[in-house]
Amino acid sequence: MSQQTTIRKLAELVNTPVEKLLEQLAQAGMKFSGPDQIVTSAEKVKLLGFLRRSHGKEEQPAEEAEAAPKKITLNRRKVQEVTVNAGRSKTTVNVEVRQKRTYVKPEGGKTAMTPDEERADILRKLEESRQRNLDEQRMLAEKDRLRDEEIAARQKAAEEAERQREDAARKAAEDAIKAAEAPPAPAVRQPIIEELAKPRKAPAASRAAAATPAAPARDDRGGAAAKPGNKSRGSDGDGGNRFGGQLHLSAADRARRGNSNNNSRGRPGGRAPQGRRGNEQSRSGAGSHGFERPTAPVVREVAIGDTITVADLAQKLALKGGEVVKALFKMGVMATITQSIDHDTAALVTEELGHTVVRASNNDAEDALLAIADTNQGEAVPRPPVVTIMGHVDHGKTSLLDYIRRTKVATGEAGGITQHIGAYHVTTPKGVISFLDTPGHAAFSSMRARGAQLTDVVVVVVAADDGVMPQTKEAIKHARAANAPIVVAINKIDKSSADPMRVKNELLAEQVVAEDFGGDIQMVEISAKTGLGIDDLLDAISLQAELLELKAVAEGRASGVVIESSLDKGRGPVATVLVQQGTLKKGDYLVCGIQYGRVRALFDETGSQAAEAGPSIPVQVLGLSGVPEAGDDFVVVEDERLAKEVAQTRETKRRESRLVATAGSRMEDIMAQLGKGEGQQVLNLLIKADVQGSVQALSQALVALSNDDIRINVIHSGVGGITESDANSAAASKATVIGFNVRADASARRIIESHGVDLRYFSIIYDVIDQVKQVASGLLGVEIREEIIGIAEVRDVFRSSKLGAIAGCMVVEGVVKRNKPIRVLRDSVVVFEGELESLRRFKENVEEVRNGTECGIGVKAYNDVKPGDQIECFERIEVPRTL
Ligand SMILES: Nc1nc2c(ncn2[C@@H]2O[C@H](COP(=O)(O)OP(=O)(O)OP(=O)(O)O)[C@@H](O)[C@H]2O)c(=O)[nH]1
Repeated sequence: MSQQTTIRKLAELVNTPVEKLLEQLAQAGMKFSGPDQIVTSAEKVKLLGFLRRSHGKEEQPAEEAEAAPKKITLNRRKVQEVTVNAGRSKTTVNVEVRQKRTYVKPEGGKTAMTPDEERADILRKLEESRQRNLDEQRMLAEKDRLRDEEIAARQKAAEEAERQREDAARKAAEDAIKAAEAPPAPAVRQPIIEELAKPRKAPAASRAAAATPAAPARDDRGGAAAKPGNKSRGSDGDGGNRFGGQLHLSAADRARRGNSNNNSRGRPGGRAPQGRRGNEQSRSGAGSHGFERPTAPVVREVAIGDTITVADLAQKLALKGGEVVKALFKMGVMATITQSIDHDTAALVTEELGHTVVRASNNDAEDALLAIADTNQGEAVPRPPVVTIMGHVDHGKTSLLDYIRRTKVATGEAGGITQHIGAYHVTTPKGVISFLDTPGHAAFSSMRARGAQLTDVVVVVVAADDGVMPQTKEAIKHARAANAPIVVAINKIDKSSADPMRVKNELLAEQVVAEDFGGDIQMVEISAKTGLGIDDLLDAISLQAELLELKAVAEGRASGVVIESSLDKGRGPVATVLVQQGTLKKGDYLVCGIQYGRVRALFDETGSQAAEAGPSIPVQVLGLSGVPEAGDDFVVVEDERLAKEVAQTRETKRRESRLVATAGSRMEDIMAQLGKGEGQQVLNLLIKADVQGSVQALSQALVALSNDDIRINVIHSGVGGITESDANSAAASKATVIGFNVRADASARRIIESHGVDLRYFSIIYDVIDQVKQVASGLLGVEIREEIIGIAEVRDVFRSSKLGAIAGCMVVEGVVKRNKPIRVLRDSVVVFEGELESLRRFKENVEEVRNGTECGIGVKAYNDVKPGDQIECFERIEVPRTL
């Protein structure tokens, strides 16, 4: 205080008006003429003494006053932003922190306050504190008043907006009805503009009234009618209050959600979302923070088909899987999230959870597909015929197809190398003909499975030197069943022993009457070896096709059938499809059986890329999600989403129907049915064996086992490995496949697995008979089953004078064990059964070799192992029969 200062500065310093300070100075006996006059330290001390006196304190001497403890009181006000985390969202509030701190600096020999002074000091402090409290309360009361005013104003505005919206909606509806009679366009627009504009104006007025700028605009779109008493909203300055209210609100909502079944959707009648983001909330179901959830339960209408997985149901209900599992559990249903539940259970749990159910057709996606197909209808134009060649073994089917392909298929830029793609088309002077180069049975059995027509004309090949044989008859039967006209190719007429007349006569017995016998069946004498008569055969086919007047829509989206499919290491899933309608193009989205995808590339039979393929044209398709099955249909759809949806629905249905289909077809199931008085059971068998003798012996012996309870029916039997067509037939007729010294090839295994066909391998006739007999007599016992534990492929054969033939092998499946019995398979047929002499890896004898590993195998007492053979290692296990 030793510095000199002006009265004005001093007034500023002590926070007193200049006039008042001048007055106080005058009262203290110091005369000053204006605020800019200098005040000395002594004068300041004098003024202090006066002021003390006037406040009831004794004046202290100037020196004492100068030496009095210095006291500094600091008031600090700090406004902070605090982020509050609650529920799923967070918000930021302003918090004001007030701090007051008093520093007292004692000096040297400080004189202690007298008790009176202390009391006075305390009283003064109390008075100050009371005053402060009063001020604060007044301020808070003022804030509350402002907030209440604002809430009331906003509430009024919201109600007004709501009324206007309803009016507008009503008016719009009325106008729409009017518009249906006479179309006045702007009548509908007007209310919408009003609706958008008015709610904003109303809060603006209330904003002026309520001093706190609490952003009324943010509430106008929430469109909520706030209830009085919900004072949780309001200015941001009172964050704590607001949160408290919102938490309470949210808890109440939760309780309400749990207890009641308020069906109001969209706009609840009661408390509505009042948050800052009311608008977003209503769309997304979750606002910016947890307090702003929709205050009324959202009732969803879910479409449920015959079955649905718990996970899918949860997704439809927008719930967590666990919640649905829990609800099911409460109902006494134990289900995991991946498990399928039936419609009734799903409907019950859905209603339990407060939602409604509608019955969905499982064919929704298919219906969408059909709708697309319907729109596909354009003008039908003539299309090439699709021909299948069938006939008895060795009568020359392959030779005929080869000859046609070799000589007639246009060679492309790929250097004339024709590819085997299961089908091809040839151009003759009389038009294009498409040949299905698949085993005839496959074409028919997959067709039967789908109930669709694939082949237009069947060419039955009969060797002129051999005549009508069993498979000739079968081919005729297939053609008749499919309602496909027959053209007979009497082959091998180049042979001296050829007797075409005999063939025609024998065919007469099958009611296949040649034209020259007064019938309507074209018969052409050919030689697949020399090419004689082949052109005549093609002409005959073209003529037959003309009679059929085959037509298809060439424009628009393609649809057709899969003829062959495989998984190519480099190219992924490859499907050969036959287009039946429309035109298949590169880039098309298609659904193909249970697979879907976008056509990445198309290849024709010459191996060259094709831009498109029209009706009756076979083409290879790349770009599918997986390998479809032969016989699957394909349809081009608009987008990938629909393709995926249909494919997935089909997969689910196929899986379910497979479970249903396999039930009742297995031996065990039949045994289960036996003795239950449910009539005679039928056990369908498909028998394949290595030699004709075994086929006949097995068929006769097994059929003879039929009794009153069970009828054993051999649906098909034959020599050779189990093929895709066998597997298809077995799947179609729910037959058990018996492989006697033969094995299923890879494509057959795929079908067997996917259709759940019961396949059993045997090598002893007695075992087969015994097993079927046990089934037939309803006996339970121990079943000896052979389990193949490993397969090794022979890559090379080394001969050593000491060890004999050593097969250099690669184990391609499972594990090959040295002490287990083995069989040597050639072209899926067992050629030897015995045991291993040696099993080596790098000259070391080992006990077992696993999948993917090379090894050397010496077969005991068998030196005829050849590259390409398979060595199958198996074990016999006893399985107790179970019902
Ligand atoms: N001389 C003569 N031999 C033929 C003719 N066509 C086929 N062959 C022979 O008959 C045998 C069987 O012919 P494939 O074409 O394999 O008969 P396939 O009907 O396809 O027989 P699978 O495939 O076993 O059902 C082969 O040795 C052919 O060379 C022909 O027109 N003349």
